[in-house]
Amino acid sequence: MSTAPAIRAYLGGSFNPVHNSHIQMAMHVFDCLTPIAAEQQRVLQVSLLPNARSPFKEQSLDPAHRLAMLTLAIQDTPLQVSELELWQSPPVYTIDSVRTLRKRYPNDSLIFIMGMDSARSLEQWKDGLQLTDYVHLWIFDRDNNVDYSLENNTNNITQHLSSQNIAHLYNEVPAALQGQITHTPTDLTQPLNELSETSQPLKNTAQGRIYIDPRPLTAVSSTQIRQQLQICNTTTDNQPSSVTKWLNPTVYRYIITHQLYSAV
Ligand SMILES: Nc1ncnc2c1ncn2[C@@H]1O[C@H](COP(=O)(O)OP(=O)(O)OP(=O)(O)O)[C@@H](O)[C@H]1O
Ligand SMILES: O=C(O)c1ccc[n+]([C@@H]2O[C@H](COP(=O)([O-])O)[C@@H](O)[C@H]2O)c1
Repeated sequence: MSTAPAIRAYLGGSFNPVHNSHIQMAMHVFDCLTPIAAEQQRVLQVSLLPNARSPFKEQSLDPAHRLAMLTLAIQDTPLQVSELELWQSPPVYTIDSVRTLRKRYPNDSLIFIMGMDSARSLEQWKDGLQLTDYVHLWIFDRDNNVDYSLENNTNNITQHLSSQNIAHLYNEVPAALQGQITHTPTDLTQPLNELSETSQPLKNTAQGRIYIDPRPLTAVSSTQIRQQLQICNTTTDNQPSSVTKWLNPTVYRYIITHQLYSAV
């Protein structure tokens, strides 16, 4: 068994419901880190981390339903689901979770994954600027989302990715964190294993690094899916709605079977 520090990445979210962009983000991180983990003989774990309820949201769907949909969405993938936050009394704060994870895995490389809309709001999170005392951040652009259902999109996406200037994205991260931005995700796999000796025993002496990933993802949000499902319910048109292109088919079937989101 490998004794080298593991690499553990977590995509935090409400997953209400989990959609294709969530899986794309987690899978992209997994695919990027796989060769590094293999070369260094390190365990790699990429998990979806559903919150009991986001501090920014007033309500959420029953955690049991969200967990069931996540379990369906990750079948046939190497991804995992962490229930660390799911059964706590809401709101659950990310800073508390990353402290717990750092305590649990003092020597491992820990990465928290988020979209740029979340990153922009970090100053409003509880101790949001302190997250990088415990974890690295992997941030995906959200304004660059594309419609993956369009024909010939592969070439367009590749061209788009190579031609765009991503420097403007750096300014979207809170100013206090911009000095921690790195251009390579490999930096996020450096174990931060020099623990502080005195005042903050969980805290690493090194600051986490921040990687901004310009990769376009599917243009979708859970809000959009909930809205579309509600429209389907309130119209006589009972055709399978456009949401099917954003959801794993088993998740869509689960939503229909359990009549979720009909009264959102
Ligand atoms: N299409 C997307 N592109 C980039 N990041 C995304 C995308 N969808 C979700 N994320 C990110 O994934 C994380 C978890 O998202 P969350 O579960 O809140 O989904 P959401 O689609 O933003 O939901 P809602 O519309 O209910 O707010 C957040 O950090 C969010 O920024
Ligand atoms: O800790 C906070 O103060 C905080 C405030 C807003 C959001 N978050 C986390 O950010 C992730 C995405 O949240 P949301 O609101 O998009 O569902 C999820 O893991 C939340 O727990 C965390």
